[in-house]
Amino acid sequence: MLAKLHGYRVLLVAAAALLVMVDVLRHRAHRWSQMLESVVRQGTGHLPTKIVVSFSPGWRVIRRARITLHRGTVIRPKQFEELSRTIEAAFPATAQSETKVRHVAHRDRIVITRESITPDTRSARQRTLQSALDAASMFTDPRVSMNAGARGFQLKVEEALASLAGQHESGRNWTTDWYPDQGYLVMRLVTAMPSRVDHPLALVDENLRHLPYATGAADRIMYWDVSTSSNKPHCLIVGPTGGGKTSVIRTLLTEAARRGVPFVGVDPKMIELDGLEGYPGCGAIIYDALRAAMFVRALHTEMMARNAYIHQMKIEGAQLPLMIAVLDEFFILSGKWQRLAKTGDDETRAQLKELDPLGAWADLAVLARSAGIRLLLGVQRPDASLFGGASGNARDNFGTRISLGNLSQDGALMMWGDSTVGREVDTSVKGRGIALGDDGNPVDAQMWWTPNVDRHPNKWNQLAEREQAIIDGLLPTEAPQFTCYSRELASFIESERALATRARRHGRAPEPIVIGATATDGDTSAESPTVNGAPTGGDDFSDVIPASAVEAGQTVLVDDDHGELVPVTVDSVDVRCGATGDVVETVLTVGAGRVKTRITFDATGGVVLPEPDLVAAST
Ligand SMILES: Nc1ncnc2c1ncn2[C@@H]1O[C@H](COP(=O)(O)OP(=O)(O)OP(=O)(O)O)[C@@H](O)[C@H]1O
Repeated sequence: MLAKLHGYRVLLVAAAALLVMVDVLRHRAHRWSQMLESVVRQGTGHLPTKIVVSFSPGWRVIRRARITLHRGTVIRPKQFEELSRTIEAAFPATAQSETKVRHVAHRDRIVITRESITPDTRSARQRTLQSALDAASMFTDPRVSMNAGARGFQLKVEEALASLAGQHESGRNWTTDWYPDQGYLVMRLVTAMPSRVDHPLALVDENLRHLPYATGAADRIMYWDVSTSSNKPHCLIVGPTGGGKTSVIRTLLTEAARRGVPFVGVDPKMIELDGLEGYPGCGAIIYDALRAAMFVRALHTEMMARNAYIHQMKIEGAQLPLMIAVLDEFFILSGKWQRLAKTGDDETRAQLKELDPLGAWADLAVLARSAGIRLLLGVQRPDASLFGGASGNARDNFGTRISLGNLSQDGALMMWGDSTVGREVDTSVKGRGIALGDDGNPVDAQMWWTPNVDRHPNKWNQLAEREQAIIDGLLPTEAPQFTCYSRELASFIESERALATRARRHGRAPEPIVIGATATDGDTSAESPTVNGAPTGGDDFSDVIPASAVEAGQTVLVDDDHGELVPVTVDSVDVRCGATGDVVETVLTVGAGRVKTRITFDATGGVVLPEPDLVAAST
């Protein structure tokens, strides 16, 4: 018998060892369940009804245990927190695993599990963002807080997130897209906005109805859609002097020319668009205010003729060739019209009354689109009274909007419907501004640089070779044709061209007069363009602002008894508003000492501002 058992000795030893082992583990499980019982009792004041430490319990740490409590046992959060902390401390975490304690209240159970730790592969940046978001109470319900967010709030959040995320190694910038409906936002890296973009020679947009003019972040190209289907057919550019407005206009017009779209320009300052005279596709550039009024009226007639043509021929407006009419420095122009209507000779006044350029312009802004006429309006600042007043709801029709430099709060609201957009543009970067994306949202953009295309040696020789190459490269191989549907516009353009040719032949600029050396130096007769820098007969003013925007102490130009503009200091401003808050009338009190004059302006009345050097001289 013994010999038989001896034969199985290896097996028996193994079985004995196994039994010992099982017993040790059972002992361990028993000890742990005792330990858990006392911990639960001490921590919660309740005695568990049953504790099951699952087999095998683990060698040094528990694998799984279930503690059943009496029905309806209540454990307060604080008690549970302490309890789980004690259990977790008894079975400390290793690099691979950790102990988790859960209270399954509806089943009166506490469940302990040992879980392997999934390695945290998130970057330091992700962890920083996560912990910032965890700490931020505003995102506890993203849908509510994101929807509540006005653009200003969103910008603040974007700024904070971008600064938490820090500079990215690639040199690209963070941008944030909001999806309030889904309750999340996406942070993306985009190519930083360039600080200068030379007008590219290649057609960056093959669509002949898209006139590109700027590059936004992520190499996004901004364009003015001049197609008839576009709901943003007319373009408004706002920019202070020196802000780069003229360059944007040159970009758009050279792009128009290379796409076969001709244009006519009005430039009351005589220095902005003059270089485009004679450029392929340029019908004319008009400088004189009265001629500009004739042009706007002729354009109105052209619009009517085009509409009649569309009607008779039973064609679509899109089938007519496009043309662009540019009115740069619109407020200066309308200021000149207002002055002429007041101080011009009888014939001029009668002519202006009949031409009614502001009325014609208001009609054009609303109706020109379907006739294939596109308007490009340049102003130094957006202004409600001029846009909403005599020229109708012009602004709403200028769906494509561009702003350069910084806007005032009111200006931002008028341009972008948001008082925070366009307020912090980096003005140290030339050509930096806000442009409208094709999705209708305003974005930061770098306007392309298009040098003056003037071939006159005085201009041309000042350009760098690179700039000359841009102009050469942009020149269309074929000049766009100018098609007029009205005799009025055709003959106006012909006469304007004839005038320009004559002016070029005879020269129109008087020689400058140097003042300040000796009294006999130079001629100071009535033809002098300036006297001590002050404008005389020529309307050399720098800007026109609505009378309601004038501030006390400001120097403005007013007509004296002889129809000449003289600088005066405004003493007080009295703006009267109607029930809707619109300006009805403005009274300016001007003059020094006891002799004061009150000048009344109607809702759209503009005040002429002197050139900056004159302001300095008069203060
Ligand atoms: N997009 C641009 N990129 C680089 N430089 C620019 C850009 N736009 C303008 N500049 C620089 O700023 C100067 C002024 O530009 P520009 O003449 O177009 O201003 P403006 O707004 O038309 O001023 P004003 O209304 O008085 O004519 C230019 O001579 C040029 O050096």
